Amino acid sequence: MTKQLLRSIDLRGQQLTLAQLRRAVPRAAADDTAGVESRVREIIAAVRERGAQTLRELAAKFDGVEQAEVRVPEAALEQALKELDPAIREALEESIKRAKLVAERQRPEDVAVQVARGARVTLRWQPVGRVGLYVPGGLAVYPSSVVMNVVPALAAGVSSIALASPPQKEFGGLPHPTILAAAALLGVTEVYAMGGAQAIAAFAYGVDSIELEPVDLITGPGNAYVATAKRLVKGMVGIDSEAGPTEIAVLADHTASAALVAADLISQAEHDPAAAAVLVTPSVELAEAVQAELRKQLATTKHQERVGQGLEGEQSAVVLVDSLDQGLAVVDAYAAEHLEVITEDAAAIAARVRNAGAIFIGASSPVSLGDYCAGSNHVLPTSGTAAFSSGLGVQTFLRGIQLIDYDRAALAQVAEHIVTLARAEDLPAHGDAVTARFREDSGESFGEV
Ligand SMILES: NC(=O)c1ccc[n+]([C@@H]2O[C@H](COP(=O)([O-])OP(=O)(O)OC[C@H]3O[C@@H](n4cnc5c(N)ncnc54)[C@H](O)[C@@H]3O)[C@@H](O)[C@H]2O)c1
Ligand SMILES: N[C@H](CO)Cc1c[nH]c[nH+]1
Ligand SMILES: [Zn+2]
Repeated sequence: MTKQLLRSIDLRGQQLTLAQLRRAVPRAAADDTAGVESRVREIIAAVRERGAQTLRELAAKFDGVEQAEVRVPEAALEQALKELDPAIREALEESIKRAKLVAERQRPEDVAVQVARGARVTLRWQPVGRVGLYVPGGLAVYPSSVVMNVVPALAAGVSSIALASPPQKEFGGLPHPTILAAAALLGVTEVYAMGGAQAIAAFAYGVDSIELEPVDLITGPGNAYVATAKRLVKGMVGIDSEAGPTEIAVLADHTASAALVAADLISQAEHDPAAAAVLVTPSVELAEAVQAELRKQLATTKHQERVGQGLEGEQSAVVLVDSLDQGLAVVDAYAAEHLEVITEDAAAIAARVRNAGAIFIGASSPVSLGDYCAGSNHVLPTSGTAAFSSGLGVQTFLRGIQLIDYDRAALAQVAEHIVTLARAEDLPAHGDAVTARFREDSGESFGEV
């Protein structure tokens, strides 16, 4: 019998609760994360204690780089942009143009609500002051992630942007020149050659000796070390979603092309041996044809080794279901980073999906389109966190500040209610603070009510 790359999970004929579905869908074992977590805690503590010295030691250990400078000189950014291949520049410019169009239109408007006469509550969207953007650079080079991080930050009006990407041995300990060129193209000048959990810790706590000031918010994708570090510093700084190793789920029926489904699964397994590729289908014929296509396409794909590891890992599978209705329950329980819907009337099926980082509708909207040039953002929640968090966007870099503006008459209208509720909570001083405003000796001149 031919060996299948994706293991098979057969849910046909089973009525499963949400908890059972969550256990049934493929995901890497949780204890793997625990191993990463203890190493990441040590790295964060070392960066806090010894700053740039730790950054240099870890650059030597994980990136094979003897680092002279952690901060990338501005001349290197300019040089990289000057030497950028014109075709890559053109592609980056198209990607930036589309991402900008979407991010600028998605910026929420301030909302002022007249609650009563003389009583107004406004929600004012205020950009975060300083952000640290992470751009991965271990197994692949990600200038597209420079675009996805920087464009919404600029659209939100963030005034201080720092960017980090791992140092590369073949480029003298600087990040890959395409990363530097993309940063320069977008006008980012504060760039650091640092990667992994140590970069996240440096952003969160700052590093005095290299004049790296702490940031308020850290965004960007990365491997399990980066994603875990973001989770651990959360609370002290803000983070976007947990954007760890890539996941693709495809919900497909008999109308889908097995060759295209296999190509899409391979495209995302290409990121990382820990990447997940999941096909959910009621069609046994499609499942078998996709397995055959995967074997065929794996033989010629460039990053065969890590693609094979990703497909054969416990995090990947083909899930057989009775119907698209059951398939929808499975993809909702899985809450994929990327979900492709390739079925008859794909838009109607996609409209019923509740949990996914991004949904790609129909055969002409593959994940690769969203990775580079759709105008949508490719920094998306992984590990099931799409059930409660969103992908990166202009809103990630904004906070809503409430403005409360009542005149005296408007305050008088609710004064009694405030006093009553304050007493009910045994917090009478709250009520006193209101009644004091209506005493003649309050010292405040309110004019006529
Ligand atoms: N979810 C998303 O939005 C999204 C988007 C793009 C990429 N990604 C994911 O980003 C990841 C990129 O990963 P990558 O590895 O290529 O680059 P990366 O920059 O995320 O990680 C490289 C760094 O990991 C650290 N590291 C490596 N081995 C380590 C070890 N044993 N212990 C501690 N630290 C170690 C090193 O510091 C190294 O610089 C992939 O998993 C990809 O799927 C996710
Ligand atoms: N698919 C990745 C998001 O998980 C993003 C990416 C960047 N470059 C290629 N792909
Ligand atoms: Zn990708």
